[in-house]
Amino acid sequence: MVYSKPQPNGNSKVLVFGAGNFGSCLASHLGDSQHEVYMWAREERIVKHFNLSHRNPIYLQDHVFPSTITAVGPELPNKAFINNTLKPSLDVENLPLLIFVNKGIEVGTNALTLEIIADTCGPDIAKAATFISGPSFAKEIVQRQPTSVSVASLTELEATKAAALFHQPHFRCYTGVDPIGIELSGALKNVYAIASGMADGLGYENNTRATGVGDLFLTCSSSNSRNYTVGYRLGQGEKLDVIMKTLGSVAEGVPTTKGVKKIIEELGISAPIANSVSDRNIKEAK
Ligand SMILES: NC(=O)C1=CN([C@@H]2O[C@H](COP(=O)(O)OP(=O)(O)OC[C@H]3O[C@@H](n4cnc5c(N)ncnc54)[C@H](O)[C@@H]3O)[C@@H](O)[C@H]2O)C=CC1
Ligand SMILES: O=C(CO)COP(=O)(O)O
Repeated sequence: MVYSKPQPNGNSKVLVFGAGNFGSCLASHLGDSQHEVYMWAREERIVKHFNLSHRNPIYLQDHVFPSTITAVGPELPNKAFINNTLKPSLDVENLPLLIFVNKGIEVGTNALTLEIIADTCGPDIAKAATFISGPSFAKEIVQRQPTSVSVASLTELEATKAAALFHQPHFRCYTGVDPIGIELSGALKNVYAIASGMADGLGYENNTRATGVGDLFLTCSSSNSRNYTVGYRLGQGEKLDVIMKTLGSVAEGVPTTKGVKKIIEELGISAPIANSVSDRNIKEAK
């Protein structure tokens, strides 16, 4: 397997709150891009161990983190640290980015993070808050496996700034202006993940697992899918015409890529994944 080389993107100073799986994963991702990263951990032994070995003793234990990351804590960063080390911009037009990656709904109030921010910090801060949501497993991001995430804020400007900070060839950021939608989807999918695990645990198969999230999940995640199988075999280096001859069945996605290409061009929309599948298939058919 070929893993993408990170492209240096440096110069930003980033403070990551949390050194669990995802906090340390994002610190690693940003450190990979040569940003100056500080990762706050609430446990002293993580801070000490990390700064000595560049490993997290509890999470992502096999991973060696970039040397551009310094662990801080367990006390919360104070004003002096923020003013002297992070030196945030005081220019109102260029405030520091505030990015949230947690998924969930506050127990008792049912509030989403954006609503909690608006209540506690006011509407201007809420307007600047940006939300990043997967599909993105921490342990695959640190291996630089191709990943795409949604990056949403109330304004395209904030979402684009956050996307530029995180973007890498192997980490594609899709921006949007529906943070509530992104937050709700991220929170609710976890409930369906539990249902899906239960279905598997009970011994049911793909149809049952995909109930509730539908065909996209079913065909994108199972080797029982003929379209997935075509893609998998292409990824393994087989030729498209050989695959089509030996598949023993139709894979509608192959001809559909041509139609999709036309729709993308007619509507003038950005659909880079569908576009590249289409370009690859057309190239092979020549
Ligand atoms: N693990 C993953 O692949 C992904 C996780 N997420 C989201 O990121 C969030 C964090 O997930 P993980 O890092 O995976 O969880 P985790 O369980 O690995 O880490 C959570 C961290 O938060 C700390 N923590 C817990 N309670 C705290 C408190 N009251 N105050 C301060 N720190 C506290 C823990 O000590 C730990 O370091 C979740 O909302 C999750 O849904 C999102 C995308 C991917
Ligand atoms: O949200 C995630 C990936 O996008 C991680 O899911 P889990 O919290 O179920 O591991």
